[in-house]
Amino acid sequence: MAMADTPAMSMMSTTDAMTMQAEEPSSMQAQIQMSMSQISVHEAAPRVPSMSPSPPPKLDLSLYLVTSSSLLPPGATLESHVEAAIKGGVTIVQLREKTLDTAPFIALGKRIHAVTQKYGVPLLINDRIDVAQAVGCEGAHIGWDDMDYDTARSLLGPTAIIGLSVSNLTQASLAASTSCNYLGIGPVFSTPTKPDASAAMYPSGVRQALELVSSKRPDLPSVIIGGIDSTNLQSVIYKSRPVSGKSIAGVAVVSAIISSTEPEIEASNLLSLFKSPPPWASPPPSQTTVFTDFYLPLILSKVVTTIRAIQEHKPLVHHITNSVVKNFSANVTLAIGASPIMSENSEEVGDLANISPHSACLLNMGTSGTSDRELFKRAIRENNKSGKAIVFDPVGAGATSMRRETVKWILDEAGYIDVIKGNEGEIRTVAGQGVNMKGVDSADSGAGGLEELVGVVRNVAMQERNIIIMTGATDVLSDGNRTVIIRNGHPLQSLVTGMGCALGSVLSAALAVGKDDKLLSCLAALLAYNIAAERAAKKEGVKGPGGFMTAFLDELYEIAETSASGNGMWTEAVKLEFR
Ligand SMILES: Nc1ncnc2c1ncn2[C@@H]1O[C@H](COP(=O)(O)OP(=O)(O)OP(=O)(O)O)[C@@H](O)[C@H]1O
Ligand SMILES: Cc1ncsc1CCO
Repeated sequence: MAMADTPAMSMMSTTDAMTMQAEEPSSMQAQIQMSMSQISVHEAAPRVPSMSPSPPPKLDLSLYLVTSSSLLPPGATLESHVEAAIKGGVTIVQLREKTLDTAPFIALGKRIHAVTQKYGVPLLINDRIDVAQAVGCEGAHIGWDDMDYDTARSLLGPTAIIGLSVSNLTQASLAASTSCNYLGIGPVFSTPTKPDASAAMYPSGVRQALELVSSKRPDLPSVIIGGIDSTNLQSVIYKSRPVSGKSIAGVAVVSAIISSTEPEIEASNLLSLFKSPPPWASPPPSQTTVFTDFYLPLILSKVVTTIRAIQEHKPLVHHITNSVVKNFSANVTLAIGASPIMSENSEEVGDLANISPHSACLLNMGTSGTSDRELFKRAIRENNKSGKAIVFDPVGAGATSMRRETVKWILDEAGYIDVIKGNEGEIRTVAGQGVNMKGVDSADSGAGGLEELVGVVRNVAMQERNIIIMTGATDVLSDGNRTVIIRNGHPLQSLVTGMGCALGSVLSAALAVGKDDKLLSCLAALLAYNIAAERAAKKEGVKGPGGFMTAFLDELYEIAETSASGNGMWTEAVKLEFR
């Protein structure tokens, strides 16, 4: 739809402003289709100023620009930057100028308002209600050190847009009890543009705030702010989605647009990332995604198909793994029919993520330190961008504070992880439980019983919006909705170092060829791996871990080979329970 339909926006009438309500992108899309005479402020198409007056737009928070003149690139003016950003897709602007005196602030506000009005985009003033009144713009955004909401509302009147900052759950609760128009939740990450900001909330904190707000004021839209850019936008949105209630209505950015030398392109890119599903999101569930005993034959047939697909596509598994297990992991990868590459070279992670349509990346923190964080982050971001699965093995997570902090950093800040696999001590640490692991071996042994383990695994999967696998004598696999208990495997597995690490290689290979149902791909990998172990332990001549290790490689290879020819007899050994 041509943006020429966008109306000029002036100070709105009471009725106009009463119609302003933020909407979820999907319902807004539907509305756009309903009537060509209605206004679309959702399209990424270039904007042109409107010529004729028409009704005001709905409050669209999709891409919310917060200004900060000090961050402009040399030679740029705020007016030209804001205009370019609006052409690129910015849907609302907040003028935030902390150091300007009143008169120049009002003058700048009037100049920026002239720009925003041309495109029908609301302008809000940060903190200064007096400046908002003098400029005659559409509203203000206030924090907790500023004027209180009721006073701001009485000064600006019922038609103004007023947004409130929320940095913690107490503020979320208080803000949701006002009649404000939207919330700005953050900082999501700590950011140099606001050094005095509250502590970073991370996607998990945003999700809790959204859940609280949804329960108190389901109609109240929220934007997130703080350290959001094109490399993390989709993972933050995905991971902060509440289990029940409304997702965020928009993303607020400062430096990503203001510091850019190409604000129009940057805004357009950010808006299209906001509107598109992330490359790692699973497609809508199909019938086989229902996991019950009734579907067992269908599930097992899919398991065999997945192992067969590994043979067919020979996916690349990029390992960033520990020095103890590299050789064994490479051999396990070959035995299942995939192709391993071991590389910790940061410069090539992008190429490796894009080299083949069938690839995945395994991150194992067995012998890594904090200095490897940037490598991990780059690998996660590159694979996220190309929609390739990432398997994370938080080896020894509960053993030292360095490992605990690295796990927390990876989950909070690095990006989206498709699968986290670990033993009980490691997964309990991921769940935030204070586990003291002695080293890389699991600390607990089902002390709370199987159902308690199932609860831990399911809760972490729900929180992280991914797949969690807890290994041990019994394995638990869950995506938060579907949970599978796998009783296959052999005690000799715990006597071979890296048996858990190399399971990560097979999981990665399966995910590289089976993206449509990641839980099913993980199940295929776990079953092939543990049934191979059972068969190996029974082999003549296997007296202990040494013989077992070689026999295991042979059995894994045989399972892969027979599956490639369509023979799934090996799955008769499965010992599964569904929850
Ligand atoms: N006692 C057991 N009985 C059956 N299977 C087991 C047993 N112990 C481990 N396994 C299997 O071995 C594999 C590795 O699991 P484990 O929990 O030992 O990993 P880990 O502690 O991460 O190993 P590592 O750190 O040495 O790589 C899994 O497939 C699991 O099912
Ligand atoms: C023994 C060991 N130490 C660090 S990683 C590793 C391999 C098994 O996890």
